Amino acid sequence: MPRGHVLVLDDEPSILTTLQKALSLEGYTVDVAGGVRVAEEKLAKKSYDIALFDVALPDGDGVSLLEKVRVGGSDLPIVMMSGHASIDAAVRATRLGALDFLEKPLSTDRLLLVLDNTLRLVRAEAEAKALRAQAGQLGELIGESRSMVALREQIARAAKASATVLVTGERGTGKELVARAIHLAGKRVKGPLEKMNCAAVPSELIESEMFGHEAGAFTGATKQRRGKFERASGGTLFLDEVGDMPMPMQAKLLRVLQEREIERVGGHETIKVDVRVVAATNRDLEAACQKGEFRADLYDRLNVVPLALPPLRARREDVPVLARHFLGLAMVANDRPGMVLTDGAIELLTSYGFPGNVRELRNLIERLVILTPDAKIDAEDVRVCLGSASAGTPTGLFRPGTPFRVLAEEAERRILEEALAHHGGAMASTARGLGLERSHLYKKCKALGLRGDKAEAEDEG
Ligand SMILES: Nc1ncnc2c1ncn2[C@@H]1O[C@H](COP(=O)(O)OP(=O)(O)OP(=O)(O)O)[C@@H](O)[C@H]1O
Repeated sequence: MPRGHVLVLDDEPSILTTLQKALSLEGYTVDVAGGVRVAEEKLAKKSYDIALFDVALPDGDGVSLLEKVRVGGSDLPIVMMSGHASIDAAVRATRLGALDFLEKPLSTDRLLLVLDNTLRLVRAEAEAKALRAQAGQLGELIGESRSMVALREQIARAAKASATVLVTGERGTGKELVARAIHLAGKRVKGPLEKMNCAAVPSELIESEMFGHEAGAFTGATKQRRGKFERASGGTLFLDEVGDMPMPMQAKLLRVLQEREIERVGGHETIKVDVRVVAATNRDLEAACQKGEFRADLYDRLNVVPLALPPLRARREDVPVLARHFLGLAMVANDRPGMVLTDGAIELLTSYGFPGNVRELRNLIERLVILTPDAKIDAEDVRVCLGSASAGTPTGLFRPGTPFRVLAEEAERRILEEALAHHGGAMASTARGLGLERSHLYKKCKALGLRGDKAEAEDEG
């Protein structure tokens, strides 16, 4: 692995040659530019880890280029070097966020030290930022039901290996939390955790998002860009909503999982990637395979370690502990200490179906903390909040970027599940209740991977 990509801008060929040699020997990949224009072209095409700018150049000056880079929104680490820089230039460069100002003639040892320290600092900051973001979202996987206890054990076991994991469960059951837990509990914790939502990326961009692209690979690809697989190298790639990945991409994903190497779009170089994949979906992938909407060979590749998250209504005993956990978080976030949920409130929450699962419970508690005037949240407050939630316009079904087909299927599944539960699983009365032909209901249930428990008994009768 190269230590970093460096761009050196200087108009003296002897300096460029010396620096290129010295830095390459230390493991850096070095590009050189003899003037501002060439440097700008290189910066536009490639991503660098650090740049060295001379101040006085024949076609401009390094400090103005530094300013241009900053105005363009880039926080590329830049070190200035100069033989006869004015104090003014040094002050301006420092204000613009130059990391150091080196006097010429350069001491190679000092330069290497500055580069090494700078890259170390930048990487440590990026890592700390990523960890902070992860920790903020991580929380803990709360729940003492048998299924949650078993799940935590499975996660601990899965985290030790590097095999691909497929997390399944309805929306809001905690699939992303599980993916994070696997990453954080495993040996890849020091590596990155990258997430990609396969349903949210337009199908024409999904390949470049996964594998990256070279400059000029397609209209709009002005700069080389690394894809999710490359960025996740050494760490974990979380492929959310993998069941909604378009067919042509499924073939490409399968190949990467088999070969463990990628090619950027528009590129010819084969790049090895060392990535652990954790995929998640709320679709019944077996049913999707049968319908020809998902490749069975990819399903087998992903499903090496399957982790199934039960819906919250199937582990109601977790509701009180989750509710109290979210209450604690919401009190801190909304600066409302001392709030409590009465026994009646907990009882009502536990009996509710939560079609939106843990996410719905979390949002409901947050609303209760904001809207309840007293410190005590009782059953009536919960009832009012549940009522207003279902009467309000947002259904919780819409998710930006998710195709209509996927959302409509989810809505149908929820309606049928609730209707079947209401009619005790009996297909005939469910069909009657919904005003559907029984055969139509059968077909729908089969397509959505649902089963009415009393179907056979009723059919026979
Ligand atoms: N067991 C749990 N303990 C604590 N918090 C949880 C638990 N399960 C889910 N949550 C919280 O519920 C919310 C939804 O979880 P998450 O985003 O992981 O669900 P998901 O299954 O990935 O949803 P989707 O399918 O809609 O992407 C998050 O805020 C998460 O922190």
